[in-house]
Amino acid sequence: MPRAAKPKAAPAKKQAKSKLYAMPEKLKENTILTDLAKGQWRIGPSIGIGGFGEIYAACRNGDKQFDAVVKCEPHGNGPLFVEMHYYLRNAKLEDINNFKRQQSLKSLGMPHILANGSTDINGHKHRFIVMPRYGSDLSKFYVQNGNRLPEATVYRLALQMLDVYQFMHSTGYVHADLKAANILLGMGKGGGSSQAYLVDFGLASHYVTGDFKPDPKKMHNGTIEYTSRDAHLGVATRRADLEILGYNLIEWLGGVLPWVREKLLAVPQKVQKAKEAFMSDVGAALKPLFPQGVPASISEYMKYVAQLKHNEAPDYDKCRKYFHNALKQMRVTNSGDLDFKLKPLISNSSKNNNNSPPLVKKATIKKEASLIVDSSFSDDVILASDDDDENCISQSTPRRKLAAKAKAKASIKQPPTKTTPPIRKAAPKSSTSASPKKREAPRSASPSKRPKLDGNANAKINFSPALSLRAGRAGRAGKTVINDDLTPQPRSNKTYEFNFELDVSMDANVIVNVKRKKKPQQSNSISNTPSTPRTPRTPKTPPTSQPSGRRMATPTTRVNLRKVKGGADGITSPNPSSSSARSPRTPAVTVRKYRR
Ligand SMILES: Nc1ncnc2c1ncn2[C@@H]1O[C@H](COP(=O)(O)OP(=O)(O)OP(=O)(O)O)[C@@H](O)[C@H]1O
Repeated sequence: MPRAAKPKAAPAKKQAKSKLYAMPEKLKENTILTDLAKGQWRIGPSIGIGGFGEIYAACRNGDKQFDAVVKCEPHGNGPLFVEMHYYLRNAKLEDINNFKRQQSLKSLGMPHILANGSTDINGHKHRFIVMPRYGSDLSKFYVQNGNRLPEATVYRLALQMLDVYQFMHSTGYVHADLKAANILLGMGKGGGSSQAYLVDFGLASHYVTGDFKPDPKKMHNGTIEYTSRDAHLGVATRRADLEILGYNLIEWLGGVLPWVREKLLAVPQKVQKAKEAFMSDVGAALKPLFPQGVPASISEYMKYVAQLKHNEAPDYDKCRKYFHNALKQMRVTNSGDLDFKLKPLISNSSKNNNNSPPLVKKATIKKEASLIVDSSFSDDVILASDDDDENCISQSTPRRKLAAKAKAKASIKQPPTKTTPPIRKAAPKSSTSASPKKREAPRSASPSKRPKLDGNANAKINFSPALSLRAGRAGRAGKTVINDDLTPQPRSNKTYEFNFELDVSMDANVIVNVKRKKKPQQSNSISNTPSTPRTPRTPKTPPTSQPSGRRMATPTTRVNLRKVKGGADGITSPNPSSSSARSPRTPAVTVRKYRR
C-alpha cells in the first residue's frame, strides 16, 4: 500500500494549516476507535486508499462481520471534514428514507454516516467517519470489460445516479465528482447487486441559485476528464452534476471523450475549451464518438443538459425518461442485480450487450495527466478547521479556511504518459503553502479577452499561475485534484512548478524561476539575472520620457524556464543556477508581464 506522505511533526494547529494534505497514519488491525457517541468500532483490514485518506473494513466492537468502513484522515485535511459535515447535516438515514418514500423508491444510492469522531494515531490527530460497507467500485468492471460497461447497465446506473443527484440537490448541494471509482455496488449476494452507491462527498458544495460568478479559487475542481464547464469556472451548479454524469455515461458506453483522445488532460484550460466546443453542438460532437450511431438516450440527455441555465432546477423526470425509454427499447427491466458482464462480440458484427462503438483500448490513448481538483473551501462550503467542535454541527458553526493541499492517490490503472512524465516529487512546500487569497487572478480562457503583451518579449507566455495545475502526484488519470494545492503564491526568488500553456503553441512541463524586478529608473534595457547568464536580454522598454502610463503599471517579470526531464530529480531545487546546470540545452526565457 503506497503511503505517499505522512506528517512530519506533531500537528500543531498552526502548522497543520500550512501543510500539504497529509496521508493518514496507518491504523493497526483490531484497533478500537471510540466515536463521539461513545460507540466502539473495531478496525479490520485496509480496503481502499483514496487521494486523501484510507478506508478500513470495520465493525461494532463485539461483532464479527465487518459490515462497516472507517474512513480516516489527518485532522487538518479538508475533504473528510467536508464529507462528514455533508452527511451529518443533510444525509441522515431518516432524511434518505423520507426522500425514498416521497419518490416511491425502493432503494437509493445515497450513503449515510453511522458515526464519526477523532482519534490520535502515533501522536497525530485524525478524523474518522464510519459508513456502511459497500462492494466493488465500477471502475473495476469498466477496466475488466476493456473500458466499457453493458449498455443496459449504463442506463440503469444513469437512473440511479439521477435519483442520488435529485436527493442531493434537494438538500442544496452538488456532488461535483461523480466517476466510476466513486460509485460502489451494494454488498449484494452472488457477487452482484441491484443498487449502486455514490460515495466521496469531499467536494460537496452549495450550488448557486443567483448570478453566475466564476471563482478562481475553485476553478477546475473535480476529476479533469469529467469536470463540467461550470466547474472549470469554479461555479457549483446542478446542471454541472448532470454534465459530469453525461461525460461518464459516454465513457461507460465505450466513447472516448475528445479531450482524452486529444491528450489534453494535463492542461485544464484546453480541456475546458474542448468541452465548450463539444457542448456547443453536442448532437454533432457525439457522432464521431459513436460511429455505429449515437444512442438516442445519450443524445437527448446531453442536448437537454447543454441548454439548461446555470441556476435552473433540472427536470429529473425528463432525464430519467430518456433512459427508461432506452431500457424499454432494449427490453431490459430496471430491476435485479446490475449486470457487468460484457457479452462476447457476435461474429461478423460488433454487437454485444454494449451496442456502442467498437472497443477502443484506453491504454492506446495515453492520458497526459489527469488531475482531480478540489479548491479551497469557500465560505459557502463546509470548511475544515483544526479545532472544530464536532459535537456542534450547525450552520452557525464557525467556519475557518484551511489551506487545502491535494495529494493524489497512487494509481495502478493508468500508467503515466511518456510525453508528460509525471513528476513524482511533491512540489516544494513553499510553492504549495500559498494563501488562496493572494493568488493571481486567472485570465479568461477566451482568446478575445487575452491580455496584450506590453512591449516585445522574447517569448509570449500566458503567465497565469492560477490556471496552471501541477502534474505531480496528482498527474495521474482519474484523480480528484484540489485547485488550492496547485497554485503557488507568487513570491520572488522561489522555484515553482508549472505546466504552461505557451502562446507559441508549445506545451512543456517546466521549472520556473520567477524574479520580479522593480520598474527601471533610467535604463531602457533589463539586465540578466546574475544566476542565469544564458537568459536572453529583454527587448528595450519604452524610454521613461515617453508619455506612457503602461510602463509604470507593468513591472517586468523575469521567468527562467527549464524543461522538466521526466523525473523528480531537480524539480525541487530552488536554485536557478543549479537548475540550469542540469538541463543546459533548454533555453531560458524572459517575459514581460501582461498589461491588464
Ligand atoms: N463505504 C465503502 N465501502 C467499501 N469501500 C469503500 C467505501 N468507501 C470507499 N471505499 C473504497 O475506498 C476507495 C476510496 O474511497 P473515497 O473515494 O471515498 O476516498 P477519497 O480519499 O475521497 O478518494 P478520492 O481520491 O477519489 O478523492 C473507493 O474507491 C472504494 O474502493
